[in-house]
Amino acid sequence: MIDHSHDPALPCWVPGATDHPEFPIQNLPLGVFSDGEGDARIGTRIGDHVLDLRGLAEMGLVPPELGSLSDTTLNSLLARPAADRLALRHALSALLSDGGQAARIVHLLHRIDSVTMQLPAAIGDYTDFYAGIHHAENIGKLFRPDAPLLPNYKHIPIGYHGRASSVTVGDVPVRWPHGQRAGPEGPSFGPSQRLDYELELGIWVGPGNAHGEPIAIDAAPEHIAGFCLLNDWSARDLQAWEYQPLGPFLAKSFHTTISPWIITAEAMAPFRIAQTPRPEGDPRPLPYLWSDADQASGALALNLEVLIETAAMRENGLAPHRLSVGPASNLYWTPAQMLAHHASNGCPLNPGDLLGTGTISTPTPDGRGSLMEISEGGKSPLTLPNGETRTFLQPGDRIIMRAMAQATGAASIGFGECSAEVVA
Ligand SMILES: O=C(O)/C=C/C(=O)CC(=O)CC(=O)O
Ligand SMILES: [Ca+2]
Ligand SMILES: [Mg+2]
Repeated sequence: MIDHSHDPALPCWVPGATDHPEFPIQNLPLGVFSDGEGDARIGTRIGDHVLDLRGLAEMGLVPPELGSLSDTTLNSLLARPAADRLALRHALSALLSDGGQAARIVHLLHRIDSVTMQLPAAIGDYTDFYAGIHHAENIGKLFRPDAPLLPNYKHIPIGYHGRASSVTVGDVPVRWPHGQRAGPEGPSFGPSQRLDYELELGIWVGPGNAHGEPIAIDAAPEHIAGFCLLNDWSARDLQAWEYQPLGPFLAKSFHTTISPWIITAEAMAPFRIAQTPRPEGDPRPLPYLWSDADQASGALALNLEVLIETAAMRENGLAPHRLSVGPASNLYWTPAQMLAHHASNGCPLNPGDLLGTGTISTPTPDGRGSLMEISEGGKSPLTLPNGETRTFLQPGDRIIMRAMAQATGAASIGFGECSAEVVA
């Protein structure tokens, strides 16, 4: 069967969807929405609308084995093989491109501004990696000037277990964390004085593995259902004091914001690129982390952007200011390497688990993925266009992350915003 779902010329009858900058018919992400009536429903985003997939399933318009479309989370759909998600994509693509279907299903479209997006899945476990090598070098210099990149970094995808309970979507305000930090007179407890964000990609786990059964690197793509944006809010003063020897703990577990849509692995197919070659002299990873196929097409052609909108900018009607821009190809490890490593000891990964890639920074100053890097540990304040300055975040600051997938010959698709405001 020829896959037309990526054809850049594919028409769509939904008003405003053709040439939509982020959600044209070639995207078809998965999410969960509520419209204030009844319980949450699974939907796809098309242009500035959400299409109710439960409604479609009830009308018998999607493959019957995808009965999980009536659930209030995507967990059971994520548990299904990638071929089932592809079948759903093809069904949606056919329905939304055939103008003859419009009258039948137009009542299942909701304007995006009339619904509230919810967490796409019940997240059982959330793990955060550290695969952005330029971030690891920049932040390592600030935390450990004598040993920025530890000797394990190029052999093992470093990660830590995060907290699934504090992951939110949408505009849930981030309440200012309190905690313990070091000081000249000894430790003290109070509001963080170095609140920061981290630009990351989220990886949504698909079927996963049984307890005790690792996932081989070449099987990893079957278990990666899709991607989102992830902001790992971080209290740097708490982190610097607490992180040794077991890694980040309360400095990051207070809140993590993600973008609401799962951009499926199938939608990302045209945007797979070769992994950036390892610099000459870097060690070749152990065989369980190495696959020629993964090196050839396991990375993502994604351009990432972070913006800030302060309370003063909002009051004066000023547009958000761009803090950084750069490609996701600055990840030292691919999503498949992270997933295969995570399961290599037999630890079960479950449908709807979330992996963070780690902060993605460019080697150049224009693409630093956190304020800790931009302000060089608080030493070089950033001046915003309205004259305000920042080293770390202030109450009322909103951080907005965006991602665009681009490739020649393909219609570009976006991830939608990962956006939230920090409040005192
Ligand atoms: O100790 C360090 O080098 C820094 C660790 C982190 O900030 C952990 C983290 O969240 C990693 C990341 O996002 O890249
Ligand atoms: Ca992080
Ligand atoms: Mg966090």
